[in-house]
Amino acid sequence: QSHLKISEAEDPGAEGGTPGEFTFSADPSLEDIRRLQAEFVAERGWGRFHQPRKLLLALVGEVGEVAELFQWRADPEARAGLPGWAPGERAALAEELSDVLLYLVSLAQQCRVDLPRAALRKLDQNRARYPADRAHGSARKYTHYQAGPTDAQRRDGPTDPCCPQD
Ligand SMILES: Nc1ccn([C@H]2C[C@H](O)[C@@H](COP(=O)(O)OP(=O)(O)OP(=O)(O)O)O2)c(=O)n1
Repeated sequence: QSHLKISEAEDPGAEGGTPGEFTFSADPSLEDIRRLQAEFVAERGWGRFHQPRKLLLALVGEVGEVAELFQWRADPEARAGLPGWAPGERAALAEELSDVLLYLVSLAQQCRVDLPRAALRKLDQNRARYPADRAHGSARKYTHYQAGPTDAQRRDGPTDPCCPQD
């Protein structure tokens, strides 16, 4: 089982399996990737090209390249594990997703966003916004799960006349 996970992580062409079975490798960390990418950029004197807005454009361009791999396929609703994808297609996807990650990490660095911590904080926020017991099996927006009006609000009506409660 663990051998399967390692070979999947190392070989972008390997079968993906079901989501529950798949894990990333424990390393490198996001900080390792940030540092290696920063070294790659510095060694080439490319820092002058990596202003936040240019990195954002590069990131969006690479997201477009990921989309290209999915568009017009006969199986547009590709299932987890991407059954039916050839090894070369899987390898291309791994490359494009990596481009997205590298530009995202560069952008976060240039914007001084500590991305791993920010992502954990965002997960906390998501948990609070989407209580598992209420959001289970539902795709509705978090505003749907927010607490309803208090008794006082129900009695007195909305405090801001411009924004009636629904
Ligand atoms: N100024 C640059 C140029 C490239 N890269 C790095 C980040 C990406 O991982 C990759 C992007 O390289 P390309 O622009 O050559 O794009 P692709 O790798 O997607 O090649 P192609 O457009 O042929 O698919 O190289 C970078 O950090 N900064």
